[in-house]
Amino acid sequence: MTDQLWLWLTLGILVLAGGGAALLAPLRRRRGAPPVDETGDRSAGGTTTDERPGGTAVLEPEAPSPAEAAAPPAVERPAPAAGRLVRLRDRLARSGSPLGARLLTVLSRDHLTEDDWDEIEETLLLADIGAGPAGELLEALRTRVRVQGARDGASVRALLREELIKVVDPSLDRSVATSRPVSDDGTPVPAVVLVVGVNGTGKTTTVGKLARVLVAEGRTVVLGAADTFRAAAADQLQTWGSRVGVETVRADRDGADPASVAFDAVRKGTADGADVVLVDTAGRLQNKADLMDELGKITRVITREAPLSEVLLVLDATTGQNGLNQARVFGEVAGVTGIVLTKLDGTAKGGIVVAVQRELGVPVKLVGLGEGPDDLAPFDPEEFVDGILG
Ligand SMILES: Nc1nc2c(ncn2[C@@H]2O[C@H](COP(=O)(O)OP(=O)(O)OP(=O)(O)O)[C@@H](O)[C@H]2O)c(=O)[nH]1
Repeated sequence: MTDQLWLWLTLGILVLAGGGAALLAPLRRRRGAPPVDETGDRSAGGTTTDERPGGTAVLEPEAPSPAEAAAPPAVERPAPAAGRLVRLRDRLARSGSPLGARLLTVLSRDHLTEDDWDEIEETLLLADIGAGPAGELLEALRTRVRVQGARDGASVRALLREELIKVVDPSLDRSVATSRPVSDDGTPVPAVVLVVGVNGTGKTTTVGKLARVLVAEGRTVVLGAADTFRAAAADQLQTWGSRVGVETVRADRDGADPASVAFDAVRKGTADGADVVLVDTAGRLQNKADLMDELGKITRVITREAPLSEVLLVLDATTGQNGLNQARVFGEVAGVTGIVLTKLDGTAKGGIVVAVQRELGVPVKLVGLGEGPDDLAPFDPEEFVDGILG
């Protein structure tokens, strides 16, 4: 064989081998292998390929390095809470015809008859606003409509907006007290916020969401899992806390004394120089005397270490009048200073805001607008009324 023939044969083999590799490459990728880069390395895909005899490719997850395995989960940076109430409009639009829209429909009629005014009153009562505030609002609207005469859509909306804001009461202080107070002996202590309410209203979720709001404001927080009754509550709270780098003080066994957990949480908050300690409690029915006594004990024990800055009563907005009965009893036992109205996204009855404030003489300070981690909004009467007017 001549040299030239050998050269041609060698070249042919090389071309065939290269072409085969080129043909195999997409096939390998289809089996899941990350593409090979120009340097010959696998791109970071978290998997390695084990090419078995017989052509099967088995994908195995790359074992994490010891450093990766030990790394704590990334701490989230929650969004600031200001302006969140604007979401109410969207949420209400999904939950049926909101109170404001129904009122606007009737008020926009040309000549309002007694039947129309009855319909307005009925709408207000059905929205759980309460008889007293409904009567006041009706009177104010009748007077203004009479004085104003002809009304176009925009002016009807404007007058309803003004009167609704008045009845929600913009003069109330709705800030949550979270500035560090000073104890009797002059040492600064954390602001302690106790969260109470009946079962399933959203206490633990609210504590978790509130911790996020405070972290977003740059405050340091300790959580106290004094719901020792529901086994999963402490885990639930700890998960909320760990997502934003906040520690949770919890009992080492189910059914432990909740007052002692609350006390330990406040102690830890003081020792750590934390700004705020948020204490979650077990749900209890307002007519269960022993559980209500237990709540009294929790408040007494906490105040041995630091004054209570806030006692927030969590009410489910969808429970209507029943929520008012709860509010009354909790107000007497635990000295409620603010209301958190949860699940406002799930009801067209926004009137409960007005009723509960009147009943208790305590402002709604926060509202729950959904199950998402940042679905807790500071309550603002104007934004609220804009939300229900749609
Ligand atoms: N749609 C909606 N769901 C909410 C809201 N707040 C809480 N929830 C849901 O309500 C349910 C009960 O919430 P939890 O926080 O466990 O209630 P809890 O009061 O701590 O319950 P107990 O410890 O049993 O008394 C959960 O499914 C929450 O996701 C809200 O604002 N909107």
